[in-house]
Amino acid sequence: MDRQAAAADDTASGGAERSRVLIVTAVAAERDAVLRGLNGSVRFDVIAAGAGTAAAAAGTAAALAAGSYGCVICAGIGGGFPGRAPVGSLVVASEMTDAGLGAETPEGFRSAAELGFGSVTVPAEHGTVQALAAALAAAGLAVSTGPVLTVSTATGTAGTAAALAARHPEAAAEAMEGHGVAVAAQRFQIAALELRAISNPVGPRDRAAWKINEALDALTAAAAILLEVL
Ligand SMILES: O=C(O)c1cccc(C(=O)CC[C@H]2O[C@@H](n3cnc4c(=O)[nH]cnc43)[C@H](O)[C@@H]2O)c1
Repeated sequence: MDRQAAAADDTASGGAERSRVLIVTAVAAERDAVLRGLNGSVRFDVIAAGAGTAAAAAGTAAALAAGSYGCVICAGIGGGFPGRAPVGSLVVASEMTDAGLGAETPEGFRSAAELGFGSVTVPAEHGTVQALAAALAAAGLAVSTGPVLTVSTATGTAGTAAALAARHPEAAAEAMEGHGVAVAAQRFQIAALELRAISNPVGPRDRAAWKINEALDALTAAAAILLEVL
């Protein structure tokens, strides 16, 4: 079934055969980019819950309490780690990790997990991550998989970028909501994914150089593929 047919099928059937999907973005521009790609499919609900992990978790939990969903996706733009996720490409998270939850010690940062007061990572279901990444690649989109870090402060210096990369050598991207969405989904025993379209490199801040429109276009293209995979 091609993409338009898949959307039409969902629209006509009310999505009765397959479970509903909740997509959570931070801001309205991201929500609208996703909606453009979904082409009117009624099987997907897309909300802009606000920036940051608290808003994302609260918005996700409220939506999951009000509706019935089989899967939750945190989607939006993000920063890509150089050499792993170039600007304009997509990242499907293998895990959603809170990179800031922990404590500074004389020996350096220690995560909450290392300190024994909680997990900082929610893994994504491996088969779904691989299937989505393969479908995105088959559609001609540049895509990588790897941990996506949830941060409260967007990285703005080479030093912070290097420190994060040293602590998370596999990390592909950073953003501000994924771990919050994933923790809320976990509470409801629902699978979570994170999909990021890269607008900027993780590194010295140069906001004027962020390719937001390119990233939003990539997000739209990726949303069209979600129709086929989920
Ligand atoms: O100004 C705009 O037109 C505009 C359009 C869409 C999105 C934005 C945002 O600023 C979204 C904020 C959202 O983006 C994520 N993000 C993007 N890059 C990074 C980064 O390098 N480090 C951390 N987060 C990043 C993040 O999830 C924010 O919530 C603006």
